[in-house]
Amino acid sequence: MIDDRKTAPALELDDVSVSYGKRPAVRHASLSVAPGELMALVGPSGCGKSSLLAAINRMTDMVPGCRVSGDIRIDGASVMGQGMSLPRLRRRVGMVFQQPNPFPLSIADNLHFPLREHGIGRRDVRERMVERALRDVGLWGEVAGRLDQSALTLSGGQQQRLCVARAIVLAPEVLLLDEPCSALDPIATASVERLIRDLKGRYTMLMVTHNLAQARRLADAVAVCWVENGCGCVVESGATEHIFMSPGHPATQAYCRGLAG
Ligand SMILES: Nc1ncnc2c1ncn2[C@@H]1O[C@H](COP(=O)(O)OP(=O)(O)OP(=O)(O)O)[C@@H](O)[C@H]1O
Repeated sequence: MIDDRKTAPALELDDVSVSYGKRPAVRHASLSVAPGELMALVGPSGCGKSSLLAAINRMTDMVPGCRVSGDIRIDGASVMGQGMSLPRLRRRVGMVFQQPNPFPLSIADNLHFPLREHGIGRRDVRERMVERALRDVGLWGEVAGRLDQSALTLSGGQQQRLCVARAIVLAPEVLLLDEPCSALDPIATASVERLIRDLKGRYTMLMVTHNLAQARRLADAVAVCWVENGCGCVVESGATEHIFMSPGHPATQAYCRGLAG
């Protein structure tokens, strides 16, 4: 594996394996993301990209028979460690999914809800945090006059930006993005890509994408997953231009040139 970046990582996967029952899905995956960096996780369908994301915020705990081994660290702290309760982990790691999934609540309550869940009781404090998150995703100007309306009245792109606002309202360190644009039309995709670019430097991000052009446009670094012997693995990771211009692994060469995968 090639990894030529030098900064101490904010997110590290160290020899991570994921299995469902007796079936291994990912074996011995390692990667590291520097603080404020966006890493794209690319590779063909079924190579374990979503399983790796789910292991980072321990959504895998909720899948019967799913086992995760190895270590995953955020700022040096193991997500599997004693000191990392699930609420603490959820506060440190935000997640955005492929399909915009706002709660069937008002626009404002989509953000008040996680804040209340994490014990922020004072309404005036919450309102300031809600406004800041909506400004951060560029939605404030579009929704300030209708915060009480249902989030489901927003367009697809607006819903996805609201979901990003919900993911960052608690100021997490890490943001996981699972194909955040793949259910959006080109205009909404452009607005979400602009937003992701704006968030770079402020959040450490790991984004699954099937869109190699998007990975090249947005990501500082790329990790390539592949299926070997029926099981997913990370074959190579490094700076984006290095991966696209001088890939070291034959699978990366074939995938990035559109010859396989
Ligand atoms: N809940 C589950 N139960 C059993 N097997 C699962 C489960 N989730 C994923 N798998 C299996 O784990 C392997 C990796 O799946 P995963 O969804 O992580 O890959 P992926 O690279 O994200 O795929 P895609 O790009 O199609 O979303 C696949 O063989 C899949 O069938």
